[in-house]
Amino acid sequence: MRFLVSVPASTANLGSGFDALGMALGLYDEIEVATADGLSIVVEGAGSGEVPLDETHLVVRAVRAAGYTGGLALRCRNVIPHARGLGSSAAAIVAGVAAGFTLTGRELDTDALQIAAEFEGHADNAAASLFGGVVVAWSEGERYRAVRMEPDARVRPVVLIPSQESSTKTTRGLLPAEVPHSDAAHAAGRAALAVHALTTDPSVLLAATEDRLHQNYREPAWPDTVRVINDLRKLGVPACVSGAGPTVIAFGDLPAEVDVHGFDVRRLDVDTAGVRVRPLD
Ligand SMILES: Nc1ncnc2c1ncn2[C@@H]1O[C@H](COP(=O)(O)OP(=O)(O)O)[C@@H](O)[C@H]1O
Ligand SMILES: N[C@@H](CCOP(=O)(O)O)C(=O)O
Repeated sequence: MRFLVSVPASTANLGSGFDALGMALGLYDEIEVATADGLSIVVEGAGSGEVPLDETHLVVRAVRAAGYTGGLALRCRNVIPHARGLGSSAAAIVAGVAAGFTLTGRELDTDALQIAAEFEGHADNAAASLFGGVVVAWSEGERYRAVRMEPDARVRPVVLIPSQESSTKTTRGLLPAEVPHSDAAHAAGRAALAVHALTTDPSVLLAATEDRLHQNYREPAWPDTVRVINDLRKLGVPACVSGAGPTVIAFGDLPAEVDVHGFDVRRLDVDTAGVRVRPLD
């Protein structure tokens, strides 16, 4: 059996929708999967020479979590940069779960989200990579859930990716155990508004992407990211940190006067399909 898994990157939080709001982006890792004797892994692109090439490889761990125990040959063509806040780990996990389901003859169902989200402890990126579009993810007890919404066609994301890496685990460690009630109330309103902005009325994205819940606490890990976000926002451009950073996600056109030196600026589509599996002969 041989097939190709194509999985989109994602941006999580989108301001104050911390651990809840996500959106899939048109930047794709591709993994060629074949049944084989033993385990072989080839990695091209992001993470080549860095990620393990054995059972501890994230894609393989997700394939195993999805129930496939047999031999495997993987060729990973990684385009999503690692540790930049574009959901590379969730994409790898979703690709592995999709491969595992395919190898065991299962349709992708709600268990796929559960298995994928358990790896990270939150489902925002995983739901976006799995379903595409805009997602709201949450948990009920131990069960992860998500709803998918259609993005408004006028949502035009642009990502500014610095060369510096930042681990999600590390910057989650910078967050306080508690926040003031006023900031929590602000976050609730802005996160709700962000759903409306992304699906119905992008003209309110500037207010919708304003954040008091996590960006300032994480600023010591990526001061240049916060500087660019503030410069863009002062000029009326909606901008916030993508996921746990350090990538900036902005919307619309970028004014020439903002200094984006050191950032790789890329305009991306919103992906609306989510993970895809295609048979190879
Ligand atoms: N395609 C992949 N294959 C194997 N491991 C991966 C892959 N993508 C990400 N990872 C692992 O996840 C780490 C990045 O995860 P994380 O800090 O959550 O950042 P990101 O925002 O990119 O998801 C990488 O350093 C690597 O260990
Ligand atoms: N809600 C999470 C999102 C992490 O996204 P990533 O792409 O940086 O892994 C968080 O903010 O920690």
